[in-house]
Amino acid sequence: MMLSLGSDTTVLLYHTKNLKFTPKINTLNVDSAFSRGLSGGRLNYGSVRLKHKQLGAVGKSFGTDENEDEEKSDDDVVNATIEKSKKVLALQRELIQQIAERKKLVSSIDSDNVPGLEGNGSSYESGEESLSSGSNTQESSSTSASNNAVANQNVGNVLRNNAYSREKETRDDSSVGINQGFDERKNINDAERSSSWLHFNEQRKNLASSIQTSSLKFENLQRESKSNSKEVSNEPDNVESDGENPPPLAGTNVMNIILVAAECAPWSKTGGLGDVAGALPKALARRGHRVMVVAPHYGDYAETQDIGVRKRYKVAGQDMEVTYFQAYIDGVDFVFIDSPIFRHLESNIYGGNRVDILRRMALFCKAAVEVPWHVPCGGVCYGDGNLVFIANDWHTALLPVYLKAYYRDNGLMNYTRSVLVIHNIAHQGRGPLEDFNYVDLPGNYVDLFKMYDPVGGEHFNIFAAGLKTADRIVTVSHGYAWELKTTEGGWGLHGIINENDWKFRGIVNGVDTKDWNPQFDVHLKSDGYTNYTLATLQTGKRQCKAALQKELGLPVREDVPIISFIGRLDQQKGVDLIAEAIPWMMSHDVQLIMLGTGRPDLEQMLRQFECQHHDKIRGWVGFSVKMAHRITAGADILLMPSRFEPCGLNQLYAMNYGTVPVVHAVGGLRDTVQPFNPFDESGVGWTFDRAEANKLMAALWNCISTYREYKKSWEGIQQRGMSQDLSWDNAAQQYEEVLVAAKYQW
Ligand SMILES: Nc1ncnc2c1ncn2[C@@H]1O[C@H](COP(=O)(O)OP(=O)(O)O[C@H]2O[C@H](CO)[C@@H](O)[C@H](O)[C@H]2O)[C@@H](O)[C@H]1O
Repeated sequence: MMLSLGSDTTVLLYHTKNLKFTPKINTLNVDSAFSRGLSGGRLNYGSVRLKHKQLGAVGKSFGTDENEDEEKSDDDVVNATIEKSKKVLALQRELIQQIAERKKLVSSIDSDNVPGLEGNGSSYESGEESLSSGSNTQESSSTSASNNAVANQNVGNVLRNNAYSREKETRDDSSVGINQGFDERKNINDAERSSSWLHFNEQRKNLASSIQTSSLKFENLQRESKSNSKEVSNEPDNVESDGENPPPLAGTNVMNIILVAAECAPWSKTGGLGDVAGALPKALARRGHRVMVVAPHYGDYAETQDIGVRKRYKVAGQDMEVTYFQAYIDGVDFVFIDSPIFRHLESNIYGGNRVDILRRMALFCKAAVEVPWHVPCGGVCYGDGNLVFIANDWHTALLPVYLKAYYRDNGLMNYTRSVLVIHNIAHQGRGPLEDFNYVDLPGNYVDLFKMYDPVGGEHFNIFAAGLKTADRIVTVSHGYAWELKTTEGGWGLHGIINENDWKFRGIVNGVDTKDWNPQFDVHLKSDGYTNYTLATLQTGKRQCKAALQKELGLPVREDVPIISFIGRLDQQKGVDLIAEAIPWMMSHDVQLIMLGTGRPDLEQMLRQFECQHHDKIRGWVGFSVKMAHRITAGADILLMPSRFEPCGLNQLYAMNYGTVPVVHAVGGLRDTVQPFNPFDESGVGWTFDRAEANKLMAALWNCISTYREYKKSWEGIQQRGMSQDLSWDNAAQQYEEVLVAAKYQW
């Protein structure tokens, strides 16, 4: 629908009905649109940005003759919008001043009593520089009114949800305190809610005393929260708190975000998904969003506490109880869903047969959707207003489907959106059509899951249903976004991805610069390893290299290049190409260290190579985070001959540690490794254009020659790699754009 917002602004909204993208162009009265909770009656900065994007998207998909007039008027609209944007930017500045004044008022409340509040100040960075100066009091107060409306809507939703939950079942002791807190919160003066960010802090402050008296559990949570915020303040890139919280970088886009994933580092990790689930939420929280991660509770995690809430869900006719464990770390609420079917799977989280996994994921998604209703974090449930779920890969692709089928189709969670992230399309949750019986959905939903391909015939496909139902789709690099639309790269889902191109976008992953940082890496503090920085790169890396050689029993030699590989041993990662190249490698003076688990035949191959070339090769079969860090620090070169690679994190980690990547130019590897150019001394590594052993050898040969003969060039490559900003902050900003787009999508 096209909404006409006053005289000079327009917003396009996508109308998704019956799961099909059917853009309709209508004009609507702004008040009626906003009364449905879009933005509280006033166009804000986020809406303006949304409009540009959506105009672009529609222009691309529907740019036929009949749209010519519309294009012309689009120009007008764009110009008008630019003018409007300038005004809005000026208004933002005014708003920030108002927020600062209100913060003074808020800070008069003792923040020591507020679980989780202490970390906020040190986590936020100032966004003021990006705002242009100027003011317009009248409009500014309107913008503020808009934010108040959003905040009010949130309060309403939280209260409504809480009431809903109370109706559904009796809460434990801690819930009683929380309900009291809600009553207190009703008394918050509307005038004090100048943004949802401020409102969120207020919620926590106003509830603090009731939480403390009602539950010892929350006292523990608070202590943990305090110690974690101390930890956070040790981070080098943290902004010092001056006693006042700076405004959130996200500005008025601040949202409630719940990332849902089958694994989350450091508690559970089999690969890159775990890293992303552990790191992206922290970067989103640094921008000022209220962020939660929901993952299964596979083992006993020292940091988490049982919050005493119990719920029951039916999966394939079987009644299952779940409980919730919680921790607040680095500004993020981590919630783990506990059930007997998740327990003791920490080293085999995708173990069991197809139906076992399906039942686990169905239960996980059903429980995860309701976490914002049932799990009080810092004493306050997130509620379902201004909320976006970020689901990841097929394991949680049922979440967008449940959100629609159980809730939105029934008038619930109307302001909740879902984004589905594709980390790896090769795993889709496929099975026979009868698997539909395990997901407990109305019969008319079966078509969403039905897929046909020449190999498997007609089958059930969970990823397909999630992609169709999610409000937005993201994948983890631009290169992979392109590949997913091709027959070769889409693995049968390219048709669905192409049909949904309008809601699809690539965002390159980042690096957790606290975890993967040679300056602070905890795994480099013993056994002869050392921390190092760009300034101490050469000496630090030399020491780590010697420590690595010593630890693995290889000859300790500074002049021999160490080539490394870390990753799953499977077809995707191209381990067989390395195997093909090993005789050639062994004819040169190199050392090769490989760390991985996966296919038994490839594991056996690693062991065999180590036996055959004991003075040159180490093949470590196993999953060792410590060794992954130490190899990344001590090696000179990282090989990634992946056949496909949605993003790839190891090459990013390598570059952060001054280790030079040699990669197959595919997916995210092509996006992130700019090839070395000796003529202008640019680039950060080597790439080869086909997943073939001879291509790999050619690139590796150039790399090794540079290492041996052009030391200055080599050091330049290392330094450029290390100097890049590979942090999650950039990606988090782009995710925010997607989340805002989803929020305003109707
Ligand atoms: N044996 C071992 N011991 C210790 N650590 C090990 C290990 N094997 C792998 N790891 C670690 O697991 C992670 C692997 O991440 P990747 O991004 O390279 O691959 P993965 O294919 O799992 O992820 C998918 O999702 C991510 C995240 O989006 C995408 O980057 C990627 O392209 C996509 O295939 C790294 O942190 C690595 O160090």
